[in-house]
Amino acid sequence: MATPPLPKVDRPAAEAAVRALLLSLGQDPASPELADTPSRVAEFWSERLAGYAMDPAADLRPLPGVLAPVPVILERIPFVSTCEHHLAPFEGHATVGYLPGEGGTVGLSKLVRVVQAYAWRLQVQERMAQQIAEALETHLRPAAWGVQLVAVHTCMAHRGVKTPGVPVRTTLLGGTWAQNPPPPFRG
Ligand SMILES: Nc1nc2c(ncn2[C@@H]2O[C@H](COP(=O)(O)OP(=O)(O)OP(=O)(O)O)[C@@H](O)[C@H]2O)c(=O)[nH]1
Ligand SMILES: [Zn+2]
Repeated sequence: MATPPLPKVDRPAAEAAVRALLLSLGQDPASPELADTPSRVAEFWSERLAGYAMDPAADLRPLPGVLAPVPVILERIPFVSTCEHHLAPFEGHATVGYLPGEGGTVGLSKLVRVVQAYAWRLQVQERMAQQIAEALETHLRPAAWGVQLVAVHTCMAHRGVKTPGVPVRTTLLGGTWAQNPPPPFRG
């Protein structure tokens, strides 16, 4: 089956939509204060959705040579993402690790890129964790892996229940770590 095309931000259309939004909110998008706002907001969304153009498969290629299969765990990688329900930010940190298997060991920075590739999309936290886990499983074929996201959702803080500062924790574990996870995934 053909892969669906990745979403792209149409900058002029996004700017026009922001102008229309400002008008609908009773604001004057032509005023000096707001004149540059549509282009700034379009730029903001280009950055926030840049993950659709990132390919985790390209990042998760093994380093050359044979490295000992020791656990690799990156703790508390900061990320920012966007809740798909309200287009509101959620932000926190990701702990990502694996025990190398058939796919070998990858460069440390590549795990950060995988987190970014899925964070810079419209998301819910559980799907983001699942996508990171699937990327590790598919491309590294590790003996064990773990993904833990801890994030605060502004859609809970700034609207609706208006309850700020609640950390939401999502933990997914596989392979031998499913039964016996190392310390960063136990907390
Ligand atoms: N499970 C999960 N829920 C999320 C996430 N981000 C936002 N939500 C929740 O998604 C729900 C959307 O609920 P709806 O009832 O459709 O929307 P709503 O009326 O705006 O809900 P309230 O936020 O309760 O006002 C809310 O309870 C949000 O807190 C996420 O990453 N994971
Ligand atoms: Zn939300």
